[in-house]
Amino acid sequence: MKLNFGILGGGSWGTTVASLLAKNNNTILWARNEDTVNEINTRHMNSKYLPGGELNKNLVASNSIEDTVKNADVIVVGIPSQHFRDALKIAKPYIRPWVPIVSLAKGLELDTKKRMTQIIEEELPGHPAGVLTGPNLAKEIHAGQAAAAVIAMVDDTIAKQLQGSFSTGLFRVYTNDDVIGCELGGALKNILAIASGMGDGANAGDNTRAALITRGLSELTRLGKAMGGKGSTFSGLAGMGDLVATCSSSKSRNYQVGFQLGKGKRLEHIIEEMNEVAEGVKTAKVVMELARDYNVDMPISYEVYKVLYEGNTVYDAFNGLLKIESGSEKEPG
Ligand SMILES: NC(=O)C1=CN([C@@H]2O[C@H](COP(=O)(O)OP(=O)(O)OC[C@H]3O[C@@H](n4cnc5c(N)ncnc54)[C@H](O)[C@@H]3O)[C@@H](O)[C@H]2O)C=CC1
Ligand SMILES: O=C(CO)COP(=O)(O)O
Repeated sequence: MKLNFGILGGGSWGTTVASLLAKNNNTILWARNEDTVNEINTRHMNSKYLPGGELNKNLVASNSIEDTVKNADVIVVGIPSQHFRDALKIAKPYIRPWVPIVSLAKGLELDTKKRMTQIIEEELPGHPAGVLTGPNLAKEIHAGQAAAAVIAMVDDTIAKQLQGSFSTGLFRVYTNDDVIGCELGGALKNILAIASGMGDGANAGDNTRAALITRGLSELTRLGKAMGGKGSTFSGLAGMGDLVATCSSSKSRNYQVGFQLGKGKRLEHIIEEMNEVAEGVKTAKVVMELARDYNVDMPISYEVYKVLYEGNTVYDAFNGLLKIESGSEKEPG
């Protein structure tokens, strides 16, 4: 069934998802930048975030958040986590009752430590809240390469309907009812992608990367389960799938932050030169607090945190990890 979609956020992922949706649905994309809106409407491109390659010609962009959401059957939010709540507050007066709200963001709110669907529930109570996540590097999907994703909603009927709307031949969407686990998988893997990038930047080698990914999955799963996610989710697309993609791809912004740190560049300079968001930088702060709150050991994330915020070098992080006693793989840690 053809639905009306309103997408908030004209960055690389919001635009990519909007273009996918426009294939089978009436789709409006809200972007703040007027040049971006004009370029999408006239040249079917968003060259600031997705240089090269055309967007679906049916995609309409708008500067008006009211026009974007007022007739929408589904709202999709592709705004970075630290601004997600603000965007919902602006859109709220124009959103129809009971419309499902789907988050694309992979982070946690700094001040509250909350997931995006918790923010949706607070700002728009009564609206079904879900997340689209998985190993989905925007630039590959924009280039027409195949990928798989997960739509997680508590209500399976809505999840199945949205599965049909988001799916195209090359974008394969699975359903999941574990919203907490799916959201946490996407947020936590970004810190591990920074770790993996650091290792590669410092020429640590392929074995080190494999160890970081595997032990990273273990710590991500530990915290995710403590917070209410299901173990099986973390070995699926939203957990292991996304972890592998971002820890091994130079297209990942989080990996890139780590890679540049591994080359000895300072964090401020890396962020200054980046045109896009790397959620893991802020999520690392939140996750350190959550690890304390839930009494969960997260040694790799802690080493990343110390490089980002306590002046440690990548070599300090490497040595820090080597000093930790290796336990048994049978243990939950
Ligand atoms: N790019 C990717 O490959 C993927 C990104 N994601 C997630 O999607 C979310 C969005 O990321 P991207 O689109 O990649 O980021 P981006 O950095 O490419 O673009 C962010 C967009 O949000 C807009 N924005 C920022 N603050 C805003 C505000 N207060 N009000 C309105 N608009 C605002 C910016 O103008 C920009 O258009 C992030 O949480 C990211 O982790 C998830 C899957 C894949
Ligand atoms: O989440 C992503 C791919 O699934 C995108 O990762 P980055 O935000 O690190 O680019």
